[in-house]
Amino acid sequence: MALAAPARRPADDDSSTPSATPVFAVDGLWKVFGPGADRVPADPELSALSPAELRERTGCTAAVRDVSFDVRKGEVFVVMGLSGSGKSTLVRCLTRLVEPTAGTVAIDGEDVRAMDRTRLRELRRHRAAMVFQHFGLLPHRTVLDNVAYGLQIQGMGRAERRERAAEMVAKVGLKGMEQRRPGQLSGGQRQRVGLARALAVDPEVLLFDEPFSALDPLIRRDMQEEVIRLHREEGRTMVFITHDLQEALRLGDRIALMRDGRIVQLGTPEEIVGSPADDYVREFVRDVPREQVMTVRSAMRPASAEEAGSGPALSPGATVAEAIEAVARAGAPARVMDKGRCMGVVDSNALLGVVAGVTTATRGRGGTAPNGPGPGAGTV
Ligand SMILES: Nc1ncnc2c1ncn2[C@@H]1O[C@H](COP(=O)(O)OP(=O)(O)OP(=O)(O)O)[C@@H](O)[C@H]1O
Repeated sequence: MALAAPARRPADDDSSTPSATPVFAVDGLWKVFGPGADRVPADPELSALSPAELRERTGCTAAVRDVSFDVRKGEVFVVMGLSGSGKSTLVRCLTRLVEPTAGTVAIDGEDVRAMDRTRLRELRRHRAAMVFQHFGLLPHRTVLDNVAYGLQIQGMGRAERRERAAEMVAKVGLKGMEQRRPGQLSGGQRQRVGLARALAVDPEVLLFDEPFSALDPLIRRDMQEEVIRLHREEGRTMVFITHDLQEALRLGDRIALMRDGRIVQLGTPEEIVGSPADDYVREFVRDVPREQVMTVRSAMRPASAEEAGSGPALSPGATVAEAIEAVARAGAPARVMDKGRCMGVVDSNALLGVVAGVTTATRGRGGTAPNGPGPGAGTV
């Protein structure tokens, strides 16, 4: 798998710092489709059945099974999993586009399941806007009018909404195309219109449902860059569904990996690749070029006094690939520097160990175990 060096955002280095109030807080969430769905989460025997057994016994499909997680303010939270693992159902439960069967969902501490219709409409229009795979553009309206549409629904005056829409069209790189109709745009451009329309309402959180899966790989890459750029500029909270591991690793501050309706691991890309929670996750990430995801933190050992004073300097967020280049050029270990302080060093042996997926317990000179997360870190 070719995983181009991700254009990581500055916020990444802080991604392990929990934010005080999560944007979304999800606890014990279930969505069961089928007859008598309500009894499944409450029944220990039924809720313990495998998906196939449950279907056979009850005719029900448990699309989301006892899922709990927080989406932190300002992060890109990726929900990843194979087709049918429950990603879309889970994200639709956040705004009750799909009605949860059991559990709680809160946005900024407010109980989503207790919202009445007016409050829900407000939630979907103002607070959590969705960007869909199939754009949902109005074919007879211009780009500008499509982007302004959400604002029109909100009751904003014509002049003001056209001004705001023009601003968003420019923001997503479509300046000059305001008067075109969707049919006169490429797939990637249409997706940009969808993005601009969601951004125009200035939602607290953007929800993306596999928005780029219909795009060809180069345009898809472009759109990923666009999302990274927008996130870097605005720090907006994003929840992003994908079945594509490469996309998840490029975009996600944290990734929830789903299987059969459950989250099998939740963690940073580095945690998921470096410490897979089980064999399923290990198999999933097997072909990932580890050096492009793992950071020098996972290869670092304490520095001797001599090492602390010389050698190339790297930031703690530098990838192992970057460190390999620095060490190869210098012919000496590289220092990991944070705010002028030497946190430790990485040498060629440790870097090779990361690439090979070999966890070295203790490395020479009184070194300690690598600072990577322990087995199962970030699991839920
Ligand atoms: N309305 C429904 N009625 C019955 N079963 C459903 C319904 N919607 C989804 N399911 C089932 O729930 C499970 C999870 O579906 P979901 O669409 O959430 O998965 P997904 O991971 O988003 O898949 P994909 O990547 O293919 O979109 C699947 O087994 C699906 O068949």
